[in-house]
Amino acid sequence: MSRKKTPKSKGGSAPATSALPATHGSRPVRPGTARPGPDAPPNGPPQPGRSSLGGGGDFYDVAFKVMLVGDSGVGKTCLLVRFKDGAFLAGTFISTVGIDFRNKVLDVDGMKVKLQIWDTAGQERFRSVTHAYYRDAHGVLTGPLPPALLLLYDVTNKASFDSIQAWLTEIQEYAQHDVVLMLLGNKVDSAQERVVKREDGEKLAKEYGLPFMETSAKTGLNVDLAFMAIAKELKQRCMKAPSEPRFQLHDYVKREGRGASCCKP
Ligand SMILES: Nc1nc2c(ncn2[C@@H]2O[C@H](COP(=O)(O)OP(=O)(O)OP(=O)(O)O)[C@@H](O)[C@H]2O)c(=O)[nH]1
Ligand SMILES: [Mg+2]
Repeated sequence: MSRKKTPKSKGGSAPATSALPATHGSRPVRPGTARPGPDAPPNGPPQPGRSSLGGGGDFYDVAFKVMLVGDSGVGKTCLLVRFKDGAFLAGTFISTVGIDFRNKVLDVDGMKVKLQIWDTAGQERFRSVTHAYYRDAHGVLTGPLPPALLLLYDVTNKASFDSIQAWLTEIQEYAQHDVVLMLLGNKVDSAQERVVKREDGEKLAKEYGLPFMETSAKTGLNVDLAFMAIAKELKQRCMKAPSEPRFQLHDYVKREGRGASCCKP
């Protein structure tokens, strides 16, 4: 796996992963970082008034990890860049090598929640790297909660949908049994090329008891919502007061999610 110095993950500029593309075979690849570096927050309870070590004034109360997984090309990196920078990485597909991460602080019900989002490589040859991160095997980010998972397929690629079952088996094997997990069908802006119906995604999600949404990294449809839903669930799991009603992740994404037919994110 290649390593490179990752630019500060907080800026609004080009994504860390877009610089210095290397070449593996005929497909360009996007080098990832193998370790979180000094910007990595611990998962854990609130640390009021704490600022991120990356500098620049990103204050947060609590930090969580989220991992993006799914076949190569489903749009994991684009989803992250859309969420972090509000931009779409059009043009040449640059496949991620190894793993990379970026941070974003969200306001969740009056609390600053920092998400450290790990962008994994979908290519099979990097799978062992991903396995190690499901349980934070590197031990860099110790805390009460394992990384939450956003599992993506591409609605224009049936094979990526068919892989979901294998991904779930892998998650079962390597991740914590009560991991926060959401299924996302990405690229719904490509209506002409769609081969996986929304109902198929819903059916699969229901079968496995997963919250489900369709997204588009290109238009931004449901992207912020997916991360917000995960942040709310993690926050609740970490610090819910006994008197507080339980956050209903399934209901939240069903209620707030927007349909692909709508042209605005
Ligand atoms: N139309 C459309 N294209 C997308 C969308 N998301 C990603 N793409 C395109 O799909 C290709 C793959 O996107 P990536 O985000 O690099 O895919 P990835 O899942 O990170 O792939 P790996 O790094 O190899 O695991 C790129 O050419 C993107 O421009 C989307 O929502 N809509
Ligand atoms: Mg990628």
